[in-house]
Amino acid sequence: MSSPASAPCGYIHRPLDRSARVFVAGSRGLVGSAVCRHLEREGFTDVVGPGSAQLDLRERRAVLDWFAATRPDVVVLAAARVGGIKANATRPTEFLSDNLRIQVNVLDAALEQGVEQLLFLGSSCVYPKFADQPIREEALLTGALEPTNDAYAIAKIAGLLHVQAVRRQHGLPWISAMPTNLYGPGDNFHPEHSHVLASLIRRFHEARTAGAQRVVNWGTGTPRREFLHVDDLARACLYLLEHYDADGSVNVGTGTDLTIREAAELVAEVVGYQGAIEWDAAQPDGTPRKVLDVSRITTLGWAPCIGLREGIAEAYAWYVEHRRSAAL
Ligand SMILES: NC(=O)C1=CN([C@@H]2O[C@H](COP(=O)(O)OP(=O)(O)OC[C@H]3O[C@@H](n4cnc5c(N)ncnc54)[C@H](OP(=O)(O)O)[C@@H]3O)[C@@H](O)[C@H]2O)C=CC1
Ligand SMILES: C[C@H]1O[C@H](OP(=O)(O)OP(=O)(O)OC[C@H]2O[C@@H](n3cnc4c(=O)[nH]c(N)nc43)[C@H](O)[C@@H]2O)[C@@H](O)[C@@H](O)C1=O
Repeated sequence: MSSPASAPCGYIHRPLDRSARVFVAGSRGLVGSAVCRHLEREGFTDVVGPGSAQLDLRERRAVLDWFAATRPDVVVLAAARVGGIKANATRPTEFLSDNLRIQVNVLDAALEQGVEQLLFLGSSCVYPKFADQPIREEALLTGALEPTNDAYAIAKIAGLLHVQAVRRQHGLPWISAMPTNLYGPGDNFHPEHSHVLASLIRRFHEARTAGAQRVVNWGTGTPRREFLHVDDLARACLYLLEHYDADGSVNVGTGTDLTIREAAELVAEVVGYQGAIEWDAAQPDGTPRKVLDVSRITTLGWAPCIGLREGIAEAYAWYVEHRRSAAL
């Protein structure tokens, strides 16, 4: 990445010590596993990331004790209850309660241990349903949320404000990023709870292998979405930890979007499905559009590099290889 010509707001150059102990919360998930892969490629030698079976981040005492015993130098908070539109719309209690508890426990424990650097991952769903497009970071809290994921969004907004509160009150250089819709190896391919690209990959693969002549997707296909490969996000996470220190969150995306119908046609082409593609308008569409304004991270000197077609092909290859073992 080239360093920006004139140092933009929040720009710093603070390379991380490759021997620093980095806690990747959510290390087994889509984002966490990509962050761990990237840190390993970058030469980090002390990356720790217990899964939820070893450390349930909803359990406050266990989290405080783990931090006191492990004393990480850096934390990437990529642990959360996460799911697509139907999971969010049908389980708002868990999406609010689990995520608030995970965030409060990890952030409180990190403060108690004086963790110097922390990156909190929010989501593009924090922005108002009808925010001006592309969505700037300043649009936060300027309008009503999308009802299908308002519980999750409120939890994420609470996390963002928690990070800002620690910055103001304790002066720690913690930061927040707002990623757009993600996809890639290690995604959740559950037929009901997954995000759209993963769900389409599974649906078209199963249809092709079964010789089906039609598939039915959710909604009208008309909403627009922006998709960022998770390996690009992982690079952005380290880049922000080493080049950004300011109160404001940073959108992370491609700055381009397409309709769900266009995405479905692209997935069908990659998977090799040639039957009919139909739409069930009784299923929720969600936000009509949420493409991010990525000028802040672009000015900081970062840009994505994995194209959508190439990325979907890689995600599909991972799904085919892992679909049996991971009981996807
Ligand atoms: N996927 C997307 O499109 C987007 C994701 N994000 C954000 O990125 C982050 C990661 O999401 P993603 O990787 O997609 O999600 P995944 O569901 O793939 O991974 C979530 C991770 O969180 C861990 N986790 C969940 N609950 C607990 C718990 N109680 N205790 C400990 N660990 C827990 C899981 O651990 P285990 O596997 O061990 O159970 C898992 O590793 C989240 O903050 C999400 O909001 C933001 C924008 C878009
Ligand atoms: C990242 C962001 O992701 C979530 O928001 P979302 O972008 O609306 O979520 P989604 O990826 O599940 O759906 C995108 C669109 O796709 C259409 N769609 C068609 N067919 C399928 C389908 O088979 N599965 C899914 N999930 N959607 C489908 C669906 O009707 C909708 O129009 C937040 O909950 C929250 O998790 C969040 O932060």
